[in-house]
Amino acid sequence: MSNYLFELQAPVIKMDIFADNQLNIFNPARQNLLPFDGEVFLYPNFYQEDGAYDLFDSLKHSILWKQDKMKIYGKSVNFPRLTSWYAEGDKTYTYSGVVNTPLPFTPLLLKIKQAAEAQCGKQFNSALLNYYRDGSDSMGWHSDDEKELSGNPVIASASFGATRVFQFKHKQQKKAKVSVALGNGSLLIMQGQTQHHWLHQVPKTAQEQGPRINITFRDIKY
Ligand SMILES: O=C(O)CCC(=O)C(=O)O
Ligand SMILES: [Fe+2]
Repeated sequence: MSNYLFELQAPVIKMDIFADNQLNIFNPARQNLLPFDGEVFLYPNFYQEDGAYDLFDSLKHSILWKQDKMKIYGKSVNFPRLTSWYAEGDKTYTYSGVVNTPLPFTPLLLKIKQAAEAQCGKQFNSALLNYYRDGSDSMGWHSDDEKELSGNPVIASASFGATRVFQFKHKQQKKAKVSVALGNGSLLIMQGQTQHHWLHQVPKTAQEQGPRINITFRDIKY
């Protein structure tokens, strides 16, 4: 069962607050990564490394990945990643202009969901999965502020496989930026006012980059 052991230890996180002022901060797990207007917590070793790579493989093969398309200036363009949507019940959820009909949770997703719930002290009823095949796959600036989410949603984000950079920028205070590496087996929790005041993204990278799977657990209002 080593796949499902949590490892809560003090991690080292490189954090850039404000464009021209680089800070390296030694960050215990329960330190807020945002300087104001929201709360973000990172558990870099939520899953042990070997177990997390096993989970990457299992998810890669068991999830029904699909290639969504978006309309840009009337043209149909592939999303720069594969996605999948799982939830309790059959309610649809609109994300990036795509109406998603959920699949029922698999036993594996339920296990990961329960682990995230235990960490957050919060129940989730849905999960959006993203598969970044290489460094040219990405997710642009957005907030998870869809109408189906509550005013101050708690969102738990589990990452498996290659490490990717995850960036925040404040909506009003343009210099306020935070950058964090989301490694294999990490759990990031966004809560409080985060989605109101901050955008986040997973930028493309020109560096050689292995595949990565991310799951964001959410609580959708029906
Ligand atoms: O891949 C990630 O770490 C981010 C995913 C994300 O922001 C989302 O699914 O809304
Ligand atoms: Fe997001």
